[in-house]
Amino acid sequence: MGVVIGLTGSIATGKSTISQMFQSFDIPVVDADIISREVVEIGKPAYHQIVECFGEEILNEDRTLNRKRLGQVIFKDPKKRKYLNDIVHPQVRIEILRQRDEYVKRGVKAVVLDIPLLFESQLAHYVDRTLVVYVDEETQLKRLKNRDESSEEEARDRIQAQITISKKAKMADEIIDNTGTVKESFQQLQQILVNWHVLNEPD
Ligand SMILES: CC(C)(COP(=O)(O)OP(=O)(O)OC[C@H]1O[C@@H](n2cnc3c(N)ncnc32)[C@H](O)[C@@H]1O)[C@@H](O)C(=O)NCCC(=O)NCCS
Ligand SMILES: Nc1ncnc2c1ncn2[C@@H]1O[C@H](COP(=O)(O)OP(=O)(O)OP(=O)(O)O)[C@@H](O)[C@H]1O
Repeated sequence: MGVVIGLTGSIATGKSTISQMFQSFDIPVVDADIISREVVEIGKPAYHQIVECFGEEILNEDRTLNRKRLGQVIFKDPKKRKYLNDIVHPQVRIEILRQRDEYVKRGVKAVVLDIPLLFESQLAHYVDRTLVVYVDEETQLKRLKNRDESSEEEARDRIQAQITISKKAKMADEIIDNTGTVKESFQQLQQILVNWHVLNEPD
């Protein structure tokens, strides 16, 4: 029976970086961020609900969602964030479970569900093991600002929309401390997967 691994962290702690490592071990990854982009494409039910709720001012000229603008609205305002979550999350959940079940049926040794809001949305019961990618909060803020070229305020709003990384670390079955180099994180991941009997001991 394949192991279902829930990969999470807080924004910009390094989930995507670790998710690529899983793929290098030929372990498939179901990515909630990719799915959450697909379910809001033009014509999809969630797209219409978002336009109805937030107005045409959150659209680009070509009528696709202006993600930056919608982000500026919802990361500042918990009530509006809940409106968006209530529209998008049910659709994302259905697709995550569909992909998970498909991989399990194929008989994979493990499948990863990469879900930023695994704990916030109480989805941990969908997985067998949880793995949190941790960095200290100062490093998190610095990496987020660098990657997104965002202001201090925008970055702090996004961080505050999630459970803090130190709390998530306490909720996890295992932690990767990604404050060091990518290579050090790779070695931690390899050891965890050996302990979980997903990988054989490296030569
Ligand atoms: C607000 C939106 C349009 C902003 O898009 P943008 O391209 O700027 O960001 P992106 O989607 O790449 O998300 C980046 C990160 O922000 C964090 N994040 C996104 N949505 C949320 C949310 N509702 N609450 C808390 N954190 C969130 C996650 O850590 C995510 O990895 C978009 O994030 C969105 O549609 N969010 C609602 C869906 C959602 O919750 N997605 C997260 C995984 S299911
Ligand atoms: N060990 C590391 N050392 C230095 N930089 C790193 C390390 N790991 C990740 N980064 C950088 O930090 C930033 C955030 O990493 P990444 O995009 O993997 O985070 P994430 O958790 O997937 O973010 P999100 O929550 O937005 O999906 C990226 O610019 C990435 O290149």
